[in-house]
Amino acid sequence: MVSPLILVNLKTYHEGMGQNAHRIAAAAETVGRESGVVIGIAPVFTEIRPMSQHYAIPVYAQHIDAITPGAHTGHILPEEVRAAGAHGTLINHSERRLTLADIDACVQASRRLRLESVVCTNNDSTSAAAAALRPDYVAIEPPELIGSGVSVSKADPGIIERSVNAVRAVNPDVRVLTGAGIQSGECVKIAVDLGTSGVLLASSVVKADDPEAVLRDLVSLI
Ligand SMILES: O=C[C@H](O)COP(=O)(O)O
Repeated sequence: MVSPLILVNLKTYHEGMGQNAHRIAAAAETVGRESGVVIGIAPVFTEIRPMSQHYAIPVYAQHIDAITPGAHTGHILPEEVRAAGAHGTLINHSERRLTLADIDACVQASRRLRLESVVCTNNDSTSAAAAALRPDYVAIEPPELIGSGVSVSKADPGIIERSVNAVRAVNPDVRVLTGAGIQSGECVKIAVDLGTSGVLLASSVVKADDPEAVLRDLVSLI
């Protein structure tokens, strides 16, 4: 069986971030190696290269733009993200929404560049729509629970179940992640038992005094 994925989005939490980001990456490497669970990190863009060079963990971009090489300014070129060593990318995160056409172009660019694509969605209908674009993962996150400290696994397991069913009905090859408020091994176990292939999370690890202890708890029941 393929290991579940625990994907930690570092967002742009800044306080002490330079040091903290590397502390989290080192903890992800240690806990991942010991548990056999794949723990990935999505740092800010400038940390993709150092992280992919220094840690044996999959590194993800937080976003790519639907552009091809040429005259664009202030954009994130998928080719550069790949060249920096990224293993994959988030697309359409709740804090970085895209148009449907741009999501499609980003998924296609990811496929062409062999970047793993994780398309974020907000409900079961958008999960089904995203699955039709054939990304590697759809990540269902109810926006109202993001950063709330209230876990989607406990507060709204129905949205996970409906999204898993909706995605399977469209394309059973697309794996499902869930996120928002995920903070413990119990949250991860509920999500996996409902048919997901793992979780997408941020604050419980990024804001923790001891990120390694939180990561150990997250992988403890799977
Ligand atoms: O990308 C991560 C999600 O937005 C979840 O964030 P959170 O774990 O802080 O709720």
